Amino acid sequence: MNGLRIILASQSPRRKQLLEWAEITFDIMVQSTAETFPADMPVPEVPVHIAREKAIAVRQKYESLHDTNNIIIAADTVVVLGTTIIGKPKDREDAIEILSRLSGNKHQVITGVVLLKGQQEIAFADITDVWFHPLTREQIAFYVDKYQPYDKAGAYAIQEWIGVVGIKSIQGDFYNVMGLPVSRVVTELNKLVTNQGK
Ligand SMILES: Cc1cn([C@H]2C[C@H](O)[C@@H](COP(=O)(O)OP(=O)(O)OP(=O)(O)O)O2)c(=O)[nH]c1=O
Repeated sequence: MNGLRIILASQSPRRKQLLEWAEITFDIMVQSTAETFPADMPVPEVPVHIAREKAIAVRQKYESLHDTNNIIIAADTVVVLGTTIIGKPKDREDAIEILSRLSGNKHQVITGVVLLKGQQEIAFADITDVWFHPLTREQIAFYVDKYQPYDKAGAYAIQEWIGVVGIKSIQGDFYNVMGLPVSRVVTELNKLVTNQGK
């Protein structure tokens, strides 16, 4: 992109695949973070806060990323049921319990995205509403045992069997649920490229 180097600050294979599908050329650089947030932080701000931590951690780790020829992209996806943030399941029992709560209900998937270029920052959150069909205990146990969704926020992946048979409808960006609202990311990247040098 016009001599700019794009860095994806994520170890998520889904985010890598989504940026590849968008025909973006990029490198991956990662630094783990605590992924913590203040207890009183409003829920929609949480994934942006965590994404910012991921982006800054990578920028701090690699000195060369401070200059304005680099754009760092980081993201964080959370599932929100009512006012409760549901992260990744701790174990099998937790995954089954989470999916039992999502079954037959609507929840939100919020992905926070932060792009850093020198001192410039673009940060936003994208929200997708997801409605699950009622799921049987057998369906939930089958999914958890076969697909092991322990690295997925909300204990499921929309791009897997449970999304194919268990999701009634969504409102918003499908790819946002997978972990990155790619079309918005491309729009924001283009803005940073247009502002090059600033
Ligand atoms: C809800 C949902 C989540 N997910 C994934 C997207 C994210 O990878 C993951 C949420 O965890 P995140 O903490 O957002 O990301 P990550 O730990 O996988 O990667 P990194 O922090 O290095 O960027 O859940 C799906 O793949 N499909 C889905 O339907």
